[in-house]
Amino acid sequence: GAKWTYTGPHGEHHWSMHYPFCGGSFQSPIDIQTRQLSFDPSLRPIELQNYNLSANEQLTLGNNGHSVVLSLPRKMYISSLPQRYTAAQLHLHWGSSHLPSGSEHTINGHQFAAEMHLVHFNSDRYPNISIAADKSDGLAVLGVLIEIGEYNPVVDHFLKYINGIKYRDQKVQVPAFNIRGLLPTRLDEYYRYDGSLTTPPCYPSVLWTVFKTPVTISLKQFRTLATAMYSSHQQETVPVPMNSNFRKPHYTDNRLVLCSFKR
Ligand SMILES: NS(=O)(=O)c1c(F)c(F)c(S(=O)(=O)CCO)c(N[C@H]2CCc3ccccc32)c1F
Ligand SMILES: [Zn+2]
Repeated sequence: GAKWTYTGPHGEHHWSMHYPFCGGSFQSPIDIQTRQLSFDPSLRPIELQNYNLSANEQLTLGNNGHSVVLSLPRKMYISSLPQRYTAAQLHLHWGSSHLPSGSEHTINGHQFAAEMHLVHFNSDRYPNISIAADKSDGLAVLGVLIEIGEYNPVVDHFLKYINGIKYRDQKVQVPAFNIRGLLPTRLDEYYRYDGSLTTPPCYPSVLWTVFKTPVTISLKQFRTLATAMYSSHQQETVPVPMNSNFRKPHYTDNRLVLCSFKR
């Protein structure tokens, strides 16, 4: 599809020119206003199957020009939703090294340092993520807010290889690890709403789950994430640093934002 960026003439205000859904409804991310949440007692704890991968397996870590992407094996899935949502990939959104605020979802207007997304597709109904991507019940994304604090040894399982994927379309194989360790302890406390992909083509096909509790990475880890990669290919004369790869929050309009917890 047409090239898109986060700034400049191909930035988010122009996405809808080539990707009409980006100008449509049910867009993500949103600002989660905690005073307007609706507690929904039917929202069960998120249950994950086969997230504890062994180091004998290998995953592909890549730079797709928009983010760092870790491929996930199809044996991983969410089992607590009405249909099985099978894992496809995880990626991150972040700020810049001098501006450590780059999450996509914000809470009461507060933007976190970064955000991790674990993308899953409805494998009960669709054969793969590309077919599922534009279906209203096609995708489920788990969002993890990230703030600067304690060093995160689990994030380093892929972050330590980031210098092998500095440029667009570079990929490396990395030993697998327990992906559950990337998530917060409490999988029973989360926000839930119907939204979209936060990048073109912005399909309104995502059941969003954003966990209430952020995880931490150290400032050193954040700076590595925010300074290691380029959106441009290695052979391009003008290198384009990859940072601030987050979309701004969109209006919730009359969408309900649910929460699985009372206080
Ligand atoms: N923030 S987000 O979770 O909405 C989200 C992204 F932010 C993002 F960058 C990507 S991408 O594939 O890396 C690049 C453009 O789709 C995807 N990719 C997903 C969506 C559709 C699709 C199809 C095949 C493989 C991956 C994806 C994504 F779901
Ligand atoms: Zn994302």
